[in-house]
Amino acid sequence: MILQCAHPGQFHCNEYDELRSRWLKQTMESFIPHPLFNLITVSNLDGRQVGELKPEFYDKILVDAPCSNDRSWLFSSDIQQATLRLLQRNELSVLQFQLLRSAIKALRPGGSLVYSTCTLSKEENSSVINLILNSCTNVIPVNISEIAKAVSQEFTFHSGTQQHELLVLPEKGRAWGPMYVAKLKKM
Ligand SMILES: C[S@@+](CC[C@H](N)C(=O)[O-])C[C@H]1O[C@@H](n2cnc3c(N)ncnc32)[C@H](O)[C@@H]1O
Repeated sequence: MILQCAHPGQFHCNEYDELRSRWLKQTMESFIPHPLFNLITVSNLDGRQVGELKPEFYDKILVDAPCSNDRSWLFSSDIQQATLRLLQRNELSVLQFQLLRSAIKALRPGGSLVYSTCTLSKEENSSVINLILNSCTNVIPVNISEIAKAVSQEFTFHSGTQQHELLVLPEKGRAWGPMYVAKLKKM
């Protein structure tokens, strides 16, 4: 989860897993010039608590959600791993919904939220976003279809998505996809 706040300028990255959180901090330190580093905080909270801890605090939030990560097994023949991933889908969509609810709570009115996954699963992508749009009256979809036009040479997009979402399809031999992105705004 990346949370950004304009006033006071602050960039907050959250990763629940302690080891991954440490890696994240090291990566940030190696890429970001030292004088800017004091604007950045890295935490390892359960993202579902962020809304309660920092209500209406951030201007922009990216929820790069835990998901069934299709790429790891899509091009492999590991049937066991694929079966396990499929079984996890129900549980993951509940967690994804809870992370999004928390992120919406942490957003200032007028703030924007991007949700991303690396799965093709409709249950973890559009269905989670539709559930949010149907249950949070203070959230509206943002049209991002122009982005797809601008990068149509580089990526292959699924044609069946709505204007507030994009789904990059994976291609053998290429390093990207699947990647799902949806953008919402808090009123
Ligand atoms: C798709 S990965 C994000 C990877 C990250 N953008 C990066 O480049 O390292 C999803 C991450 O969510 C973390 N996660 C799982 N459950 C979480 C929770 N309840 N709160 C916060 N993060 C969680 C996982 O440990 C995993 O690293």
